[in-house]
Amino acid sequence: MAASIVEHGEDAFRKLFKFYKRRKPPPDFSDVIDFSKGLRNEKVFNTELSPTAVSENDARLAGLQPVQEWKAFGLEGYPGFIFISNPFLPGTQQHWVKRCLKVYPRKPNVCNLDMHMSASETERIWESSIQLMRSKISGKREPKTLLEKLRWVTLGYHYNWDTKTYSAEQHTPFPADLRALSKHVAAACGFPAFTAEAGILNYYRSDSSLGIHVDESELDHTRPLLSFSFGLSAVFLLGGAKREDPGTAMFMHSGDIMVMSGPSRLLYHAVPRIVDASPGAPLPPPLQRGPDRDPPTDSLAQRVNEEDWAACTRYIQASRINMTVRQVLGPGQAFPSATQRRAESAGGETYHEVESEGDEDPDPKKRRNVSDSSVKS
Ligand SMILES: O=C(O)CCC(=O)C(=O)O
Ligand SMILES: [Fe+2]
Repeated sequence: MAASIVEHGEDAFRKLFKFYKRRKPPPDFSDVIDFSKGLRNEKVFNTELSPTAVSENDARLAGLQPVQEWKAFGLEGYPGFIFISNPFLPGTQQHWVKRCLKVYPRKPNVCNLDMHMSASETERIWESSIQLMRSKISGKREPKTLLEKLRWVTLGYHYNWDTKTYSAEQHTPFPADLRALSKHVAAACGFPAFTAEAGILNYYRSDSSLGIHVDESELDHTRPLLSFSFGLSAVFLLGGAKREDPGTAMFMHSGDIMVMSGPSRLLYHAVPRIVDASPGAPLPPPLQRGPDRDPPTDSLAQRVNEEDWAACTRYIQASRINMTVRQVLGPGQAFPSATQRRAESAGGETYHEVESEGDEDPDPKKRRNVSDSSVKS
Protein backbone atom coordinates (compact mmCIF):
# COMPACT_ATOMS: atom_id res chain seq x y z
CA MET A 1 0.00 0.00 0.00
CA ALA A 2 1.21 3.53 -0.69
CA ALA A 3 3.14 5.03 2.24
CA SER A 4 0.87 8.10 2.26
CA ILE A 5 -2.02 5.97 3.47
CA VAL A 6 -0.42 4.96 6.72
CA GLU A 7 1.43 8.17 7.51
CA HIS A 8 0.65 10.03 10.73
CA GLY A 9 -1.26 13.20 10.15
CA GLU A 10 -4.57 14.90 10.13
CA ASP A 11 -6.38 12.72 7.66
CA ALA A 12 -4.68 9.37 8.14
CA PHE A 13 -7.79 7.50 9.29
CA ARG A 14 -10.13 9.06 6.74
CA LYS A 15 -7.62 8.31 4.00
CA LEU A 16 -7.53 4.71 5.08
CA PHE A 17 -11.33 4.60 5.11
CA LYS A 18 -11.56 6.03 1.59
CA PHE A 19 -8.81 3.74 0.34
CA TYR A 20 -10.70 0.60 1.36
CA LYS A 21 -14.11 1.94 0.34
CA ARG A 22 -13.01 2.65 -3.20
CA ARG A 23 -14.72 0.55 -5.87
CA LYS A 24 -12.83 1.46 -9.02
CA PRO A 25 -10.12 0.39 -9.08
CA PRO A 26 -10.58 -1.95 -6.09
CA PRO A 27 -7.98 -1.51 -3.33
CA ASP A 28 -5.03 -3.74 -2.64
CA PHE A 29 -5.96 -5.82 0.41
CA SER A 30 -2.46 -7.13 1.05
CA ASP A 31 -1.95 -4.95 4.16
CA VAL A 32 -5.19 -6.06 5.79
CA ILE A 33 -4.42 -8.24 8.82
CA ASP A 34 -6.02 -11.66 8.53
CA PHE A 35 -6.27 -13.26 11.97
CA SER A 36 -7.41 -16.54 10.42
CA LYS A 37 -3.80 -16.84 9.19
CA GLY A 38 -2.52 -16.71 12.78
CA LEU A 39 0.69 -14.88 13.61
CA ARG A 40 1.70 -14.10 10.05
CA ASN A 41 1.63 -10.36 10.76
CA GLU A 42 4.31 -9.03 13.11
CA LYS A 43 1.76 -6.87 15.01
CA VAL A 44 -0.33 -9.91 15.95
CA PHE A 45 0.37 -11.94 19.08
CA ASN A 46 -1.40 -14.74 20.94
CA THR A 47 -3.53 -13.71 23.93
CA GLU A 48 -4.25 -15.86 26.94
CA LEU A 49 -7.92 -16.16 27.84
CA SER A 50 -9.45 -17.58 31.04
CA PRO A 51 -10.40 -21.16 30.08
CA THR A 52 -11.80 -21.94 33.52
CA ALA A 53 -14.18 -18.95 33.46
CA VAL A 54 -16.61 -20.89 31.23
CA SER A 55 -17.32 -24.58 31.72
CA GLU A 56 -17.01 -26.82 28.69
CA ASN A 57 -20.70 -27.59 28.98
CA ASP A 58 -21.78 -23.93 29.12
CA ALA A 59 -19.60 -23.18 26.09
CA ARG A 60 -21.10 -26.12 24.18
CA LEU A 61 -24.66 -25.13 25.06
CA ALA A 62 -23.96 -21.66 23.64
CA GLY A 63 -22.58 -23.25 20.44
CA LEU A 64 -18.97 -22.47 21.32
CA GLN A 65 -15.86 -24.63 21.38
CA PRO A 66 -14.20 -25.12 24.77
CA VAL A 67 -12.36 -21.88 25.61
CA GLN A 68 -8.95 -23.56 25.62
CA GLU A 69 -9.43 -24.28 21.90
CA TRP A 70 -10.14 -20.66 20.96
CA LYS A 71 -7.57 -18.82 18.90
CA ALA A 72 -7.37 -15.39 20.52
CA PHE A 73 -5.05 -12.62 19.44
CA GLY A 74 -3.92 -9.20 20.54
CA LEU A 75 -2.60 -6.43 18.36
CA GLU A 76 0.59 -4.46 19.05
CA GLY A 77 -0.30 -0.89 20.01
CA TYR A 78 -3.91 -1.70 21.00
CA PRO A 79 -3.98 -2.89 24.63
CA GLY A 80 -7.40 -4.28 25.57
CA PHE A 81 -8.26 -5.28 22.02
CA ILE A 82 -8.92 -9.03 21.63
CA PHE A 83 -9.71 -10.81 18.39
CA ILE A 84 -11.13 -14.34 18.59
CA SER A 85 -10.98 -16.21 15.32
CA ASN A 86 -14.28 -18.09 14.88
CA PRO A 87 -14.73 -20.01 18.16
CA PHE A 88 -18.15 -21.40 17.13
CA LEU A 89 -18.83 -25.12 16.91
CA PRO A 90 -19.54 -26.37 13.38
CA GLY A 91 -23.10 -25.60 12.37
CA THR A 92 -23.93 -23.23 15.20
CA GLN A 93 -23.42 -19.95 13.32
CA GLN A 94 -26.58 -20.83 11.42
CA HIS A 95 -28.58 -20.36 14.60
CA TRP A 96 -27.37 -16.78 15.05
CA VAL A 97 -27.95 -15.89 11.40
CA LYS A 98 -31.51 -17.16 11.64
CA ARG A 99 -32.13 -15.30 14.89
CA CYS A 100 -30.87 -12.06 13.31
CA LEU A 101 -33.12 -12.50 10.28
CA LYS A 102 -36.26 -14.18 11.56
CA VAL A 103 -36.59 -13.34 15.26
CA TYR A 104 -34.63 -10.29 16.44
CA PRO A 105 -36.21 -7.86 13.93
CA ARG A 106 -39.65 -8.59 15.47
CA LYS A 107 -41.31 -6.50 18.13
CA PRO A 108 -40.63 -5.51 20.83
CA ASN A 109 -37.23 -4.91 19.23
CA VAL A 110 -36.80 -1.80 17.12
CA CYS A 111 -35.52 -1.59 13.55
CA ASN A 112 -34.94 0.99 10.83
CA LEU A 113 -38.06 -0.16 8.96
CA ASP A 114 -40.35 0.94 11.82
CA MET A 115 -40.14 4.50 10.56
CA HIS A 116 -41.87 3.56 7.31
CA MET A 117 -44.09 0.67 8.37
CA SER A 118 -46.78 -0.32 10.83
CA ALA A 119 -46.03 -2.75 13.64
CA SER A 120 -48.10 -5.46 11.93
CA GLU A 121 -46.00 -5.14 8.77
CA THR A 122 -42.70 -5.28 10.62
CA GLU A 123 -43.95 -8.42 12.38
CA ARG A 124 -43.79 -10.06 8.97
CA ILE A 125 -40.37 -8.96 7.69
CA TRP A 126 -39.21 -12.56 7.39
CA GLU A 127 -42.44 -14.00 5.99
CA SER A 128 -42.99 -11.29 3.41
CA SER A 129 -39.34 -11.46 2.31
CA ILE A 130 -39.50 -15.22 1.82
CA GLN A 131 -42.65 -14.83 -0.21
CA LEU A 132 -41.03 -12.26 -2.46
CA MET A 133 -37.80 -14.28 -2.76
CA ARG A 134 -39.80 -17.32 -3.89
CA SER A 135 -41.58 -15.38 -6.57
CA LYS A 136 -38.40 -13.72 -7.88
CA ILE A 137 -37.40 -14.72 -11.35
CA SER A 138 -33.65 -14.97 -11.47
CA GLY A 139 -31.93 -12.24 -13.44
CA LYS A 140 -34.99 -9.97 -13.40
CA ARG A 141 -34.94 -6.71 -11.45
CA GLU A 142 -37.52 -7.00 -8.71
CA PRO A 143 -38.43 -4.84 -5.73
CA LYS A 144 -36.18 -5.31 -2.72
CA THR A 145 -37.38 -7.59 0.05
CA LEU A 146 -37.80 -6.09 3.52
CA LEU A 147 -34.78 -8.12 4.66
CA GLU A 148 -32.75 -6.42 1.95
CA LYS A 149 -33.90 -3.05 3.33
CA LEU A 150 -33.14 -3.95 6.93
CA ARG A 151 -30.14 -1.92 8.17
CA TRP A 152 -30.27 -2.17 11.95
CA VAL A 153 -32.13 -3.67 14.87
CA THR A 154 -31.71 -2.58 18.49
CA LEU A 155 -32.16 -4.83 21.52
CA GLY A 156 -32.49 -4.24 25.26
CA TYR A 157 -31.89 -0.55 25.93
CA HIS A 158 -32.74 0.78 22.49
CA TYR A 159 -30.19 3.23 21.20
CA ASN A 160 -31.75 6.56 20.27
CA TRP A 161 -30.01 7.64 17.06
CA ASP A 162 -31.07 11.26 17.40
CA THR A 163 -30.11 11.99 20.98
CA LYS A 164 -27.30 9.41 20.89
CA THR A 165 -28.39 8.11 24.27
CA TYR A 166 -29.97 5.12 25.96
CA SER A 167 -32.73 5.61 28.51
CA ALA A 168 -34.69 3.65 31.11
CA GLU A 169 -37.94 4.27 29.19
CA GLN A 170 -36.75 2.71 25.94
CA HIS A 171 -36.08 -0.77 27.18
CA THR A 172 -37.35 -4.23 26.31
CA PRO A 173 -36.03 -7.63 27.44
CA PHE A 174 -32.65 -8.55 25.98
CA PRO A 175 -32.72 -11.94 24.15
CA ALA A 176 -31.65 -14.67 26.59
CA ASP A 177 -29.60 -16.65 24.06
CA LEU A 178 -27.50 -13.66 23.01
CA ARG A 179 -27.10 -12.62 26.62
CA ALA A 180 -25.69 -16.06 27.49
CA LEU A 181 -23.35 -16.11 24.47
CA SER A 182 -22.07 -12.65 25.41
CA LYS A 183 -21.62 -13.55 29.06
CA HIS A 184 -19.41 -16.51 28.15
CA VAL A 185 -17.30 -14.56 25.68
CA ALA A 186 -16.83 -11.69 28.13
CA ALA A 187 -15.98 -14.08 30.98
CA ALA A 188 -13.38 -15.87 28.85
CA CYS A 189 -11.82 -12.46 28.16
CA GLY A 190 -11.58 -11.58 31.86
CA PHE A 191 -14.93 -9.82 32.41
CA PRO A 192 -17.05 -12.31 34.40
CA ALA A 193 -19.44 -9.58 35.63
CA PHE A 194 -20.39 -8.38 32.14
CA THR A 195 -24.14 -8.15 31.52
CA ALA A 196 -25.53 -7.69 28.02
CA GLU A 197 -27.94 -4.77 28.22
CA ALA A 198 -28.03 -3.28 24.73
CA GLY A 199 -27.44 -4.66 21.27
CA ILE A 200 -27.08 -3.00 17.90
CA LEU A 201 -27.34 -5.39 14.98
CA ASN A 202 -26.02 -4.03 11.69
CA TYR A 203 -27.10 -5.54 8.38
CA TYR A 204 -24.67 -4.91 5.54
CA ARG A 205 -25.20 -5.61 1.84
CA SER A 206 -22.11 -5.88 -0.34
CA ASP A 207 -22.10 -2.11 -1.05
CA SER A 208 -22.62 -1.04 2.58
CA SER A 209 -20.19 0.69 4.88
CA LEU A 210 -20.22 2.03 8.43
CA GLY A 211 -18.67 5.46 9.00
CA ILE A 212 -15.92 6.43 11.43
CA HIS A 213 -17.25 6.56 14.97
CA VAL A 214 -16.62 5.75 18.61
CA ASP A 215 -19.15 3.98 20.86
CA GLU A 216 -19.28 6.17 23.92
CA SER A 217 -23.01 6.41 24.70
CA GLU A 218 -22.84 3.60 27.24
CA LEU A 219 -22.43 5.03 30.73
CA ASP A 220 -19.85 2.54 31.97
CA HIS A 221 -16.78 2.31 29.74
CA THR A 222 -14.99 -0.13 32.01
CA ARG A 223 -17.15 -2.87 30.48
CA PRO A 224 -16.08 -4.26 27.10
CA LEU A 225 -17.90 -3.97 23.81
CA LEU A 226 -18.41 -7.31 22.05
CA SER A 227 -18.81 -7.69 18.32
CA PHE A 228 -19.89 -10.85 16.44
CA SER A 229 -19.79 -11.16 12.63
CA PHE A 230 -21.56 -13.54 10.26
CA GLY A 231 -21.68 -13.90 6.49
CA LEU A 232 -19.49 -11.98 4.06
CA SER A 233 -16.12 -10.80 5.31
CA ALA A 234 -15.50 -7.13 6.03
CA VAL A 235 -12.53 -4.83 6.32
CA PHE A 236 -12.65 -3.34 9.83
CA LEU A 237 -10.53 -0.30 10.69
CA LEU A 238 -9.31 0.29 14.20
CA GLY A 239 -8.05 3.80 14.86
CA GLY A 240 -6.90 5.81 17.82
CA ALA A 241 -8.39 7.89 20.60
CA LYS A 242 -8.54 10.86 18.22
CA ARG A 243 -10.45 10.80 14.97
CA GLU A 244 -7.43 11.66 12.87
CA ASP A 245 -5.10 9.08 14.42
CA PRO A 246 -3.79 6.45 12.00
CA GLY A 247 -5.47 3.05 11.93
CA THR A 248 -5.02 -0.63 11.30
CA ALA A 249 -7.07 -2.64 8.82
CA MET A 250 -8.17 -6.19 9.57
CA PHE A 251 -10.56 -8.72 8.09
CA MET A 252 -13.57 -9.92 10.05
CA HIS A 253 -14.74 -13.26 8.73
CA SER A 254 -17.88 -15.21 9.54
CA GLY A 255 -17.83 -16.31 13.19
CA ASP A 256 -15.10 -13.91 14.28
CA ILE A 257 -15.52 -12.08 17.58
CA MET A 258 -13.90 -8.81 18.59
CA VAL A 259 -13.66 -7.47 22.10
CA MET A 260 -12.86 -3.80 22.68
CA SER A 261 -11.92 -3.29 26.30
CA GLY A 262 -9.68 -1.20 28.54
CA PRO A 263 -7.72 1.42 26.57
CA SER A 264 -9.26 0.11 23.31
CA ARG A 265 -12.87 0.53 24.44
CA LEU A 266 -13.16 4.10 23.16
CA LEU A 267 -11.09 3.92 20.00
CA TYR A 268 -12.41 5.21 16.69
CA HIS A 269 -13.36 2.50 14.24
CA ALA A 270 -15.22 1.96 10.98
CA VAL A 271 -16.20 -0.62 8.36
CA PRO A 272 -15.29 0.82 4.96
CA ARG A 273 -15.93 -2.32 2.96
CA ILE A 274 -17.72 -5.59 2.70
CA VAL A 275 -15.70 -8.07 0.70
CA ASP A 276 -18.10 -9.18 -1.98
CA ALA A 277 -18.24 -12.83 -2.91
CA SER A 278 -18.15 -13.58 -6.62
CA PRO A 279 -21.61 -14.44 -8.03
CA GLY A 280 -22.55 -18.04 -7.26
CA ALA A 281 -19.64 -18.44 -4.81
CA PRO A 282 -20.30 -20.96 -2.01
CA LEU A 283 -21.04 -19.73 1.51
CA PRO A 284 -18.03 -19.20 3.80
CA PRO A 285 -17.09 -22.71 5.03
CA PRO A 286 -18.18 -22.19 8.67
CA LEU A 287 -21.67 -21.38 7.45
CA GLN A 288 -21.89 -24.40 5.18
CA ARG A 289 -21.69 -27.24 7.63
CA GLY A 290 -24.72 -28.35 9.59
CA PRO A 291 -24.10 -29.77 13.06
CA ASP A 292 -22.39 -33.16 12.97
CA ARG A 293 -25.15 -34.34 15.26
CA ASP A 294 -28.20 -32.71 16.79
CA PRO A 295 -27.21 -30.35 19.60
CA PRO A 296 -28.39 -31.24 23.11
CA THR A 297 -32.04 -30.29 23.65
CA ASP A 298 -31.04 -27.58 26.15
CA SER A 299 -28.58 -26.03 23.70
CA LEU A 300 -29.18 -22.37 22.88
CA ALA A 301 -28.02 -22.94 19.32
CA GLN A 302 -30.62 -25.30 17.87
CA ARG A 303 -30.37 -26.78 14.38
CA VAL A 304 -31.98 -24.57 11.74
CA ASN A 305 -34.49 -26.44 9.59
CA GLU A 306 -33.75 -26.78 5.89
CA GLU A 307 -36.48 -24.46 4.71
CA ASP A 308 -35.40 -21.62 6.99
CA TRP A 309 -31.75 -22.19 6.15
CA ALA A 310 -32.47 -22.03 2.41
CA ALA A 311 -33.91 -18.53 2.93
CA CYS A 312 -31.06 -17.50 5.24
CA THR A 313 -28.56 -18.73 2.65
CA ARG A 314 -30.01 -16.54 -0.07
CA TYR A 315 -29.68 -13.54 2.20
CA ILE A 316 -26.30 -14.20 3.78
CA GLN A 317 -24.58 -15.08 0.48
CA ALA A 318 -24.69 -11.37 -0.33
CA SER A 319 -24.68 -9.87 3.16
CA ARG A 320 -22.90 -9.47 6.44
CA ILE A 321 -24.55 -9.28 9.85
CA ASN A 322 -22.73 -7.82 12.82
CA MET A 323 -24.07 -7.94 16.38
CA THR A 324 -22.53 -5.57 18.91
CA VAL A 325 -23.38 -6.20 22.53
CA ARG A 326 -22.92 -3.59 25.22
CA GLN A 327 -23.33 -3.14 28.94
CA VAL A 328 -24.83 0.33 29.39
CA LEU A 329 -24.84 0.83 33.16
CA GLY A 330 -22.20 -0.04 35.72
CA PRO A 331 -23.14 -1.61 39.07
CA GLY A 332 -25.43 0.76 40.97
CA GLN A 333 -25.46 3.25 38.10
CA ALA A 334 -28.69 4.91 36.89
CA PHE A 335 -29.63 6.97 33.86
CA PRO A 336 -29.56 10.74 34.27
CA SER A 337 -33.00 12.33 34.70
CA ALA A 338 -34.75 13.92 31.71
CA THR A 339 -33.80 17.36 33.02
CA GLN A 340 -30.16 16.40 33.31
CA ARG A 341 -30.33 14.92 29.82
CA ARG A 342 -31.77 18.10 28.34
CA ALA A 343 -29.04 20.12 29.99
CA GLU A 344 -26.34 18.03 28.41
CA SER A 345 -25.71 18.60 24.76
CA ALA A 346 -26.08 15.55 22.56
CA GLY A 347 -23.10 16.69 20.49
CA GLY A 348 -20.08 14.62 19.66
CA GLU A 349 -19.50 12.03 17.08
CA THR A 350 -20.82 8.84 18.48
CA TYR A 351 -22.40 6.63 15.92
CA HIS A 352 -23.16 6.28 12.26
CA GLU A 353 -25.67 3.93 10.74
CA VAL A 354 -24.81 1.43 8.05
CA GLU A 355 -25.16 3.12 4.69
CA SER A 356 -25.69 1.37 1.39
CA GLU A 357 -25.30 2.95 -2.01
CA GLY A 358 -28.85 2.01 -3.02
CA ASP A 359 -30.55 3.27 0.15
CA GLU A 360 -33.46 5.62 -0.46
CA ASP A 361 -32.99 7.92 2.51
CA PRO A 362 -29.38 8.20 3.58
CA ASP A 363 -29.90 11.76 4.93
CA PRO A 364 -28.68 11.61 8.52
CA LYS A 365 -31.13 14.34 9.54
CA LYS A 366 -34.03 12.07 8.63
CA ARG A 367 -32.87 9.17 10.78
CA ARG A 368 -35.60 7.55 12.78
CA ASN A 369 -36.20 8.50 16.32
CA VAL A 370 -36.51 5.35 18.40
CA SER A 371 -38.83 6.89 20.92
CA ASP A 372 -41.27 8.23 18.30
CA SER A 373 -41.89 4.93 16.60
CA SER A 374 -42.06 2.98 19.82
CA VAL A 375 -44.85 5.26 20.91
CA LYS A 376 -46.58 4.66 17.59
CA SER A 377 -46.39 0.89 17.97
O1 LIG B 1 -19.89 -4.06 11.84
C1 LIG B 1 -18.91 -3.95 12.57
O2 LIG B 1 -17.96 -4.73 12.54
C2 LIG B 1 -18.79 -2.78 13.52
C3 LIG B 1 -20.09 -2.35 14.09
C4 LIG B 1 -19.91 -1.21 15.01
O3 LIG B 1 -18.89 -0.58 15.08
C5 LIG B 1 -21.02 -0.80 15.89
O4 LIG B 1 -22.13 -1.35 15.79
O5 LIG B 1 -20.80 0.08 16.71
FE1 LIG C 1 -18.90 0.75 16.76
